[in-house]
Amino acid sequence: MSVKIKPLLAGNWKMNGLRTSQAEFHKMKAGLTDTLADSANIMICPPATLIPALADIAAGSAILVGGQDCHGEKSGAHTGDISAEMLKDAGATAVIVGHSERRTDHGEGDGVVNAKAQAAWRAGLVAIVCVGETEAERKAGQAVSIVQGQLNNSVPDGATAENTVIAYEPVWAIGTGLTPTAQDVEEMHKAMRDNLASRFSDAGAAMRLLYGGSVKPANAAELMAVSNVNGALVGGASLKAEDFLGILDAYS
Ligand SMILES: O=C(CO)COP(=O)(O)O
Repeated sequence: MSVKIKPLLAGNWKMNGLRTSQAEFHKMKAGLTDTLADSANIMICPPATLIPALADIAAGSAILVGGQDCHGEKSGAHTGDISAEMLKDAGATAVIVGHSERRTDHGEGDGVVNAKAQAAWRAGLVAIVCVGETEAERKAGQAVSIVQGQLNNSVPDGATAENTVIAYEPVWAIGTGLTPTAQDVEEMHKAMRDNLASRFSDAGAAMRLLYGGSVKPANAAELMAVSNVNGALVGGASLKAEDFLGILDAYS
């Protein structure tokens, strides 16, 4: 079954951005024409410190604001952590969970990611669940099976097209300027679609599958045209309004 899916273009600012970065966000908002806003949903996931300010600026516009990570619990003795409820309270509508930088830097496995996705739903946030293979896994011919395992274990039962977005981010393509071929992306996204459709039926067929990893204005049109690619999760190129809006042009 093929379903018409409105793409999501999400920017992940990672650990970048001070209060002065609000100026760049103002530029994004100003550059967002109605045509662009009609063609895709647009989101920026800034560091948590900037969520309230960016949510205030975004109010009344088509831009959504998301978090980059959350704890599985609602509240409690977890120094330095932020709950999904806190993100929601700060103005977020979604949260990224299981980004490879969290999996690597903080040792988060699929079980933790699964709990975080459920925490996102509990707070009324969309969970953007990240999956992706390392370079060694791809070279060993295991890319598809690794990603299938991550999907099976990181995406909780109860996922719907409304509460969950999947982001395929090959670890070796993040921040490197390298991207898989369109054919490799197509193969992976087809495998993910089949997996999700078989587990969640119509919901799996309609769930947004983003590609992430060195998406730039120059390669966005080619990557976004691949079948079963329903948007992008963009790191470096989401920090500048000109680049981010340039990627959006791929949809207009
Ligand atoms: O990790 C990413 C987004 O979450 C991708 O980062 P880059 O676009 O900088 O490669």
